[in-house]
Amino acid sequence: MSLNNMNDDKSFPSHIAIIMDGNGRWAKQRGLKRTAGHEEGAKVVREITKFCAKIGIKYLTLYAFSTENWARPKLEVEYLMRLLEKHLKNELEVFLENNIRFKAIGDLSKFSKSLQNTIKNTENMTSSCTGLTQVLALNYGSKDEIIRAIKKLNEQNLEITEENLESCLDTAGMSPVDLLIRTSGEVRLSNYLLWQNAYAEMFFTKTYWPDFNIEELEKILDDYKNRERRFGGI
Ligand SMILES: CC(C)=CCC/C(C)=C/CC/C(C)=C/COP(=O)(O)OP(=O)(O)O
Ligand SMILES: C=C(C)CCOP(=O)(O)OP(=O)(O)O
Ligand SMILES: [Mg+2]
Repeated sequence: MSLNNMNDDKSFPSHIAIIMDGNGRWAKQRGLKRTAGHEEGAKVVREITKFCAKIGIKYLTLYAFSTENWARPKLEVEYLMRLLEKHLKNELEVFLENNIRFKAIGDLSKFSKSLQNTIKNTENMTSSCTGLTQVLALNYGSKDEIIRAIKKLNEQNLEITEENLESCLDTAGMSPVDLLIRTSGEVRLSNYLLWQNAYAEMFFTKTYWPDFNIEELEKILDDYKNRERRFGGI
């Protein structure tokens, strides 16, 4: 893979989105608690993020907690919240070393003040980084995002156009998803970036997220190169 001019290269995605699924099953397979799968998954987040930064990807949007995930047992939700906060604090150094900007999407108001502050602080501290933007989807649901965007349109008395709606989405200013990857064998979107994935190329792998690695991502990027994106044309 050449590192030159990747951002202008149509055979190379600018925006990769990943549904990081299968942590629980990975752990169960090993006789471990589900939370051990999340812990291992966080390590893969770091590895994949650094690789995407290195090869010149612009946006890496990772599904870390959905609006539906509150339905999980309280202990698992609490564990995930603690892991997120710990992870963000640990990652700050990695972000700064690798020129990575951090951004969160989703309705953050449902999180503890402490987690909200950590998220804001990480966004602020990395705001002048110009390489990859790592976007974490936190308490994110596409339906919720679209409803919040429509409310903003209304409040600002804006005409309902694609451009105006996009400017009110959490992903305002970002390019649409070029490549969507879901791990764990499930073949569904689970309320993830429904608008932004309108013309994404999709790739589903049976690998559980904690087993996902750079080699597999490289194979997916090779497959992406051979996709013919027509966007409705011929
Ligand atoms: C950024 C960060 C610190 C991330 C933490 C680790 C991580 C990858 C969290 C995603 C949480 C989640 C609901 C994963 C899906 O696996 P699942 O629990 O649905 O697994 P299953 O489908 O096998 O049950
Ligand atoms: C990866 C995240 C954060 C959400 C999607 O995975 P889920 O495991 O919650 O999705 P479903 O199988 O319930 O559709
Ligand atoms: Mg799952």
